[in-house]
Amino acid sequence: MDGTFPIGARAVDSDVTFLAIDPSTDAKIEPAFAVSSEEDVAEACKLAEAAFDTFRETDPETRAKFLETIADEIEAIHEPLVARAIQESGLPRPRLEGERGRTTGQLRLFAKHLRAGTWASVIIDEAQPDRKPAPRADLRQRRIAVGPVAVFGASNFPLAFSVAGGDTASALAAGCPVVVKGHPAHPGTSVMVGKAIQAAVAKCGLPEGVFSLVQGPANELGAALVKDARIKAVGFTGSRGGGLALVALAAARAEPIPVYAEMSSVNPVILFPAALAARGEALGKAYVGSLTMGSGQFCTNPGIVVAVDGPDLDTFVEAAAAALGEAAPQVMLTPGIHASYDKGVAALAGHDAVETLARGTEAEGANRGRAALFSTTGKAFVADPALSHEVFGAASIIVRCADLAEVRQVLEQVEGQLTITLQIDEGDYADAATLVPVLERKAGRILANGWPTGVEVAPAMVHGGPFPATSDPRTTSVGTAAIERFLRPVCYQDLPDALLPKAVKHDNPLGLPRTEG
Ligand SMILES: NC(=O)C1=CN([C@@H]2O[C@H](COP(=O)(O)OP(=O)(O)OC[C@H]3O[C@@H](n4cnc5c(N)ncnc54)[C@H](O)[C@@H]3O)[C@@H](O)[C@H]2O)C=CC1
Ligand SMILES: O=C(O)CCC(=O)C(=O)O
Repeated sequence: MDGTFPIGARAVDSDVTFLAIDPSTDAKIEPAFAVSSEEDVAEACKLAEAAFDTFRETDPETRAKFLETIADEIEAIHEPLVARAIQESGLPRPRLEGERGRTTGQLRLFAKHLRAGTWASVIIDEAQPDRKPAPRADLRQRRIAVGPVAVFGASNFPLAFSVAGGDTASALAAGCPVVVKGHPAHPGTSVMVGKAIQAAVAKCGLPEGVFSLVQGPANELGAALVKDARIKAVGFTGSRGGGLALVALAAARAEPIPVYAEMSSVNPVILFPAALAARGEALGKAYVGSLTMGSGQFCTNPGIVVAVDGPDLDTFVEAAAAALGEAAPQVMLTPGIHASYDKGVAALAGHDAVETLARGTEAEGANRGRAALFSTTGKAFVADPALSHEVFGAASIIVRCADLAEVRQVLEQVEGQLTITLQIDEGDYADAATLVPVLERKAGRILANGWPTGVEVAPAMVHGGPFPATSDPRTTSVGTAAIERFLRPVCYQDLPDALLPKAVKHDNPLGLPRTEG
């Protein structure tokens, strides 16, 4: 691997470089990677703009084959890619093997979606020349790509939410050229995937500006990308502060643009009485499994458990505390993420109204995250909004409520969420039904008798939700519906067939499904 990064068809080098850090040892890892300059950002955006009109009008089949070629190119480097991602993220091999599969599976799912054609949302309202009192014009609607998209790779999914992750796959599927700002924690992984996409662009004979990658440790680089007038939308997964900074930058542009930022979520789990009575112990163990997976570094991590207090909740708490007490510390993604986790845990541990129930085992070594389990009362939780803020990592708080009304108060208190989980048995359905309207207001996904971590990549998935889970609750960043973020409708009124794009021509040459008005 060399230290260059792909801008269009070129491999760009620089005298200014940075190194990745192996979080398991804090050691720097070779090779040094070129730091992108603001000129590189401008060049990537210029090429993206130049590619836009050609790329967005490629047939769906061409883009489907392109996405499949990217998947093939990534599969071809599977072993070195996974090895590098392990070094740069500290995540274990099975997790990264799975994530590689999810990444290529996602690209292929978008290829299938492109071929199905529903994404173009073609609506034809035929002319009604004889309509009284006035004739109706011929109206034809389709959706086109919004323009070049900036994508910010996430630290916690170096493959599936990074350079060729969901945001890139959905933007390319829509016909938008993409400029990725790689996450500085995994530059080698980013460059390998970036070059795989670059190779796919060349193999498919597409304009070079369809894809570029810029990277470096400074936030200013990402800011320059968002401020570039040629960028028309932004996809981001990361911290609340980072997401909000990008939203502010995008809103302050001469031409404001949408930012689809997935930020922070504590994913409440509600334990209902019948479920608790039937399987409190098993639930306690399963909860700790979901909480500690990947050192808790999931935005879907169950950070809050809410239940009515009583002996059945005690059973759950005892089982959870015992399981968590045996949880081995795991390497966290970066020294910064580890430090911020320790700070968040210390703040909870030092809170007057919070009891520390258990900590995971201690271990030697850099950046090890020690799991933490806390409890508080419904009253204390409602009194202090800070208790409902995300601590990114394997920390969670159990909220003991006096009754169902207090459970409702707690849920009303929490901010917008990616997920809310119900542990319910049949005897709980009546109580749960009264809460459903609250849950719908609060979350993008409501699930029963499962755990929120591990998002299925599927057409019906919603990985989104009200602020601060995301900056725009109308969409999803996972699943085929994610393409909608990067499309906009255009209506063609009375245009002669010769001028109409293929998607809405009278004889429907692309065979796209149509709604007739
Ligand atoms: N909820 C979630 O899904 C996730 C939350 N996090 C949270 O984020 C914290 C830091 O982790 P990171 O992954 O590094 O997230 P981050 O938000 O600090 O950085 C993500 C990306 O955004 C860029 N960025 C951040 N602030 C910016 C600004 N003001 N202007 C321009 N670009 C900016 C960074 O350079 C990086 O490329 C974690 O401790 C955790 O609290 C991290 C990953 C996922
Ligand atoms: O749980 C998952 O599979 C996805 C989580 C996620 O989107 C994130 O942590 O950023």
